[in-house]
Amino acid sequence: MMLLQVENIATFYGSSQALFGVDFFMQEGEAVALMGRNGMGKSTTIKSICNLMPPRSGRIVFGGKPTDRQPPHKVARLGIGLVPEGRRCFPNLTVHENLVAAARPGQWTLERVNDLFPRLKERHAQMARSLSGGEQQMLAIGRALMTNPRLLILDEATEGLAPVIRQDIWSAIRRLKDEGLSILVVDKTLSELLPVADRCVILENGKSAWSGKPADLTTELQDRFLGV
Ligand SMILES: Nc1ncnc2c1ncn2[C@@H]1O[C@H](COP(=O)(O)OP(=O)(O)OP(=O)(O)O)[C@@H](O)[C@H]1O
Repeated sequence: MMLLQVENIATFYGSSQALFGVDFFMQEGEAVALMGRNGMGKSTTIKSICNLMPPRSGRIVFGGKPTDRQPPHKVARLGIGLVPEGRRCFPNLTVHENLVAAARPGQWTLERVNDLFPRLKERHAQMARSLSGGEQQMLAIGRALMTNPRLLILDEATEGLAPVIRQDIWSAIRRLKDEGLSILVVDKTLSELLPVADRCVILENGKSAWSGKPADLTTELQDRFLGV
């Protein structure tokens, strides 16, 4: 079943155009890697999907419903759980308070989030601001899961984290995928990203440039679009 359709969107920051025609789709249960070099439009695409930066033209349809003219909190309520770049948790709330703040009924409960990230359970009474960067990232993911989303979006979830913490986060992402959650993920670590992805969508200069299975992403294509 179709979950998300991003149809030829153009998005601007004031008068400066960032997206010039981003076009891709996601089926329910798919993990899609949104890729491209720095500044190619990945974060802007994510902000457009959540209507934090509404596209000026084109269309986004989520779960069969166009998301235009809906404020971001309404889009979230349609079932999009965003873990934004820079993991914004409420610094002066405890881990527990952060997790329950946006909770909605469903299969994701405090118990399951604690099981996914035991470190959060150990620190449930601690203020979010006192957590390490990796723990804050786990909290941001846990908080998004507590909204019981149909689609989880991860924007650079492992950036700048210690290798051991990155491994914990990747194994959580793999577990979520195996459980059938739809995931849109932006990450620079191809060696971790590609095995998780069912499909890749590559952006270049604010446009969709290539889409296909990770196995078809040859080193030539990686050179051309990702500069690796
Ligand atoms: N707040 C902003 N105001 C103006 N232009 C912006 C703003 N944020 C991003 N842009 C521009 O929009 C374009 C796309 O940026 P975006 O952050 O979406 O790229 P990205 O692929 O996510 O990059 P990165 O991998 O570096 O995070 C870039 O040209 C960038 O300079």
